[in-house]
Amino acid sequence: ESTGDAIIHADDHPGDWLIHGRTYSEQRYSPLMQINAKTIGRLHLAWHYDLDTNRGQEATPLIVNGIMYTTTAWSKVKALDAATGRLLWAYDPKVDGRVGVRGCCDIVNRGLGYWNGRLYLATFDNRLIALDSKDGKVVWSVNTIPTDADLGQQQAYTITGAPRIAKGRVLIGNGGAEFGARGFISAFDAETGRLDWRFFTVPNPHNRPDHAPSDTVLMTRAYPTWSPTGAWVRQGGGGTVWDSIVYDPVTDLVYFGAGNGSPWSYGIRSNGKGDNLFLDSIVAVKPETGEYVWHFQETPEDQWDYTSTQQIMTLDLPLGGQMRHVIVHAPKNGFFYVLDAATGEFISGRNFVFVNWAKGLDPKTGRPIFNPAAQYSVTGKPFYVFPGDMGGHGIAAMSYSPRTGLVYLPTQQVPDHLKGARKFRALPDGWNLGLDIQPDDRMPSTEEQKAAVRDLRGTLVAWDPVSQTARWEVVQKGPANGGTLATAGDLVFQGLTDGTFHAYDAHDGKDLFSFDAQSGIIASPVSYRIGGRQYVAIEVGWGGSYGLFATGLARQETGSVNHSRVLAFALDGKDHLPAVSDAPVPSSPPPASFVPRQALAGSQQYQNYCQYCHGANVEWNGVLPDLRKSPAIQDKNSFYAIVGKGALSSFGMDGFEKSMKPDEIESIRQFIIERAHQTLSQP
Ligand SMILES: O=C(O)c1cc(C(=O)O)c2c(n1)C(=O)C(=O)c1cc(C(=O)O)[nH]c1-2
Ligand SMILES: [Ca+2]
Repeated sequence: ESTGDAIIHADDHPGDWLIHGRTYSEQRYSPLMQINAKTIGRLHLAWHYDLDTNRGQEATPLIVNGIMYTTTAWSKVKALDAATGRLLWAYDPKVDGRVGVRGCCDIVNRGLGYWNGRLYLATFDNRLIALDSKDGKVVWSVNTIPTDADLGQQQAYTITGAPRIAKGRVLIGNGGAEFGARGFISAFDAETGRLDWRFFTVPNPHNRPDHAPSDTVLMTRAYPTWSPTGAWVRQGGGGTVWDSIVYDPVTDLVYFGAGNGSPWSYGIRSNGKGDNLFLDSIVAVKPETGEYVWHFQETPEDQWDYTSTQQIMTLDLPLGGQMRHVIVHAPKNGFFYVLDAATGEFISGRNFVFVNWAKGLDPKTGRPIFNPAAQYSVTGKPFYVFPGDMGGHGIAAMSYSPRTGLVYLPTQQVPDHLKGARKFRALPDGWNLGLDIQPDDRMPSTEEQKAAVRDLRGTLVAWDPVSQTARWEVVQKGPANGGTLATAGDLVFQGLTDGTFHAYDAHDGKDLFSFDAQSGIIASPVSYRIGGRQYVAIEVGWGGSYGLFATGLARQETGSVNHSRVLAFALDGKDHLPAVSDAPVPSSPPPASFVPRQALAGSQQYQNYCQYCHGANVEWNGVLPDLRKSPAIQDKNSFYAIVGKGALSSFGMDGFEKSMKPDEIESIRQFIIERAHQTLSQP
């Protein structure tokens, strides 16, 4: 049986997990039921495997014939005996550490594709690699970024997503819209690695053909929705396809989610004009050719990083007295959408978290009814927006149980203070959002920041997609929790940022099982069976966008240090984790003094170049080294060797000499010393 048929008939192979969302529908429902509410008392750790990268771990493992194939941070592959956790082989694509600084949200990888004996890996440095699943030997490798296409001047492409494979084609997109990128999705022949087609999500800046199947629709329908003189022409416009791609065997269409605008500021990107297609849209194309079929734009005029890249799921739902084949989607913008899968027709939409950027959706078209005050990049006035850029729902997978008819949705509330910049100057190596970034070396305990921390929230919601209401909700300690798995044992499994792994009753959310995983979890679990025994497995490892950025007050709510592992649970499991001590490493005190004026200037450089990996306000994020305690801040030249010249580039820290002058780099050192003085003596 070919892999494509096996995926379509996944319920005939309940022991396997052959594709990212288990089936092409991406419902993440396992028909296994040995682990259930009655047996859960016997659920224990069966094995653990220590990973060699203590960074954010986001992969969904695949299980094929008793072997677990998974990826880790830095796009590394591990093949494990899925019954014991024994390593069978490993593959390291040796991603150049210098590209670490080109990702917005950690050097994560969400997993592999499997097809007829081969594995498909997309790497952080944009390669698509076919591996022999027997031994991890490379079969072919291609660069997914076209060298001859018109992609804008600010290109910072990376890949974090898992390839999906349908009809012999490997589908993959990429990230980069926070820096500057023009989005697209490519289809490669699984056998040979030859490009089949490429669909761009944003018009060509000169409205010229790209010789791609997207040409006609972009030139006739999308281009008129952009201002021809906006900054998008140089910045690529965004619309990156950095996560969800789904093939639907029922409609024979490929759906993919396009991301946010680049730069974020709609005022700067498109002079505040037009809907900016296909930003924040689901687009449907033909699998063989990439020919456009339909699109549905969830967030026109995007200026909030409201990507529509979140998991696309297909379902059959009883609606208005008939069964309809639909897409359900919970993108960052906070609305739960039900769309007709064949046509993209809007069926219903309802907010699943508190939102204030829109007053609701037009009941006929699904178009948002904007709150004019939320259009900060047009009004020139700051706005405190819900959801923030993390979204009401982010990277964490949702799941659906046909037994309960509920979608198990990890939601969050992480509001954003947004203020548009008046002038825009693109930084070659920095974030390019078009936001107003002022020097600011205040303590992180300003009232504004405290209020934002009070507003942090994370919940697991059981959402009824027919009535568009929450059936039950579990309030968790904070945002950025992991994805969910629903099982026929009527359990919902989920790992949390507080480092615990849970099984909830699918009917009422009762917490039936909790395990101390020793590190925050942001990945999504899977279930499989070997020799009559059901396992539930999860990758553990704190990181990702919230994991790196959230520090200080926000981190106290959640977060933990990173001990990266794969964990597998089964009834009567006999393994246990070694005790860990997170006692702080003794460190030398920071230099005795700093120059306040320089430190203030450095705060701005820090916001431009450093905060999204090293954390807000230089407080420790638990993943990367604590800069306040770094020996490198003792000495100007040592600091310059790292931050200017890239002495630590093999760890993912490139040098910024091209982007910053020596005195700007020194100002960052002064700022870090100031922050060390302000914060390290605190409890
Ligand atoms: O616009 C983009 O190109 C892009 C890419 C990625 C990515 O590739 O991980 C993320 C985002 N945006 C993003 O907005 C976001 O919130 C996010 C979270 C994460 C993560 O892995 O934790 N990645 C990304
Ligand atoms: Ca983004």
